[in-house]
Amino acid sequence: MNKAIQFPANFLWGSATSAYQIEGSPLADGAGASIWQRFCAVPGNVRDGDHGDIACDHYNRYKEDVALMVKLGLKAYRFSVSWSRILPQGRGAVNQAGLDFYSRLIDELLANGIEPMVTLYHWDLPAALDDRGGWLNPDIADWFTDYARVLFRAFDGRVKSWATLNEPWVVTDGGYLHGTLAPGHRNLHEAALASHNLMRAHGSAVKAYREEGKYQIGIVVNIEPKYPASQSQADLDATRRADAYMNRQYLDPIFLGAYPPEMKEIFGEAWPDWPAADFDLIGQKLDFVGINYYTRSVVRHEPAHWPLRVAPVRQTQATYTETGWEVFPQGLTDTLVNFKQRYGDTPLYVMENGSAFYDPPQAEDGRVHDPLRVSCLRKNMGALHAALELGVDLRGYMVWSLLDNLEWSLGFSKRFGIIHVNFETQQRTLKDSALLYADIVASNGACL
Ligand SMILES: OC[C@@H]1[C@@H](O)[C@H](O)[C@@H](O)c2[nH]c(CCc3ccccc3)c[n+]21
Repeated sequence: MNKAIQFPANFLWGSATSAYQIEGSPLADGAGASIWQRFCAVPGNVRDGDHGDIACDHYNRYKEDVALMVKLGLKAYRFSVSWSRILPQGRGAVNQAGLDFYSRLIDELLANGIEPMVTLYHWDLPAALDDRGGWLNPDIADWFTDYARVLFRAFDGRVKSWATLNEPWVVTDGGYLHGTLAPGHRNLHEAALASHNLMRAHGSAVKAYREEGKYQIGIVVNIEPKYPASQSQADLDATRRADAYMNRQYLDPIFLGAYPPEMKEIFGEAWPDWPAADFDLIGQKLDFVGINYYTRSVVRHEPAHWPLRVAPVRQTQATYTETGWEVFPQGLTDTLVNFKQRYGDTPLYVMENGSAFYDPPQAEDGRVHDPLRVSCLRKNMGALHAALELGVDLRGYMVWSLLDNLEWSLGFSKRFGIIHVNFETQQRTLKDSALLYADIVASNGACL
């Protein structure tokens, strides 16, 4: 019998979503368009022509969704604010109706004892700013900071946990290098510039928070630990490049004052010597770091794969999710311990962790049975606890996601929710994974 798992007394159990993936009503009440509306409107960009015009209709159903969080006993809810609801042109005039929506949501959460955790940017850049170059325009650090100040002044105090960016790696790799995500660019030079401007914007907003805010601010990064397919020097070098590109690229400049040396190796002349002053800005002290963990990758050297020269090696004995990610809970423990070893004891939250599996529609008993997601959740709880036992200062866990939602360019084809959404009727149904998560929260892990 395994020793009963106990998490720290005030461990923060919650769930996570993002604006464009769940809200719908993207242009309601004066909101401006985002790059994701534009991207979805271009045939071929999103599977089945799916888009966020309705999604989970959370903009209208947020009270029902908060009631579901209460039903599950959640202590926190991580969500993002749509920049173009607040500033329809991305800068300048504030849209009070946009602020009012998030004010209502925040008050509904607080009235139900749920801590709001706000992400300022989760990929839905105002289209009007993209028209001015978006993340390629160095002015975006100021645009982002002005937007952040509007939110800090409106909500700080009711909101006590802020994250500047969600996953700058994905914004850069998907939006500017491979073109798989909005704004759909494929340019190595642009990828380097966008990535650096994202980090400048992050630092500038944190600096502003120190003038405006009284609580906590951090960043959320996706970490995918890399393991060499063999001990050959070529594979070891490939692993180092992959880890630098996807993981260390974003945390090194914050905590160590410089990008990994591998960036030049990967980007070549597309990676300039950035101005030293930028690192003073990027290196603002953080109150926490959010880690999004889904999977690991085992990598080998592959000269043909530009620009990283790395290829993933499928693990024959492993379970893979519908998004092609290996179920590897040990990678969650390794990720959290590796952070502590490399960057020290900044408090951590797992801000996203979850899995997409095919969920059969409602069974005769009216339930949605998702045994594979239940199994993943259990294993990941064990991985969290192992990291705590190894001394990681882990403060909380947000399951991705509260609801089935728009999985970006994969449309509605991939379901990550612990709550099933029927997108025809908008009916919500708790999956077995939601019932398990409710037990985990209620028992603080003792039920595992
Ligand atoms: O794919 C599931 C979720 C998305 O729905 C979230 O919006 C996003 O924050 C998020 N990040 C990751 C891991 C990073 C990643 C994203 C997309 C593709 C490959 C890796 C997984 N997820």
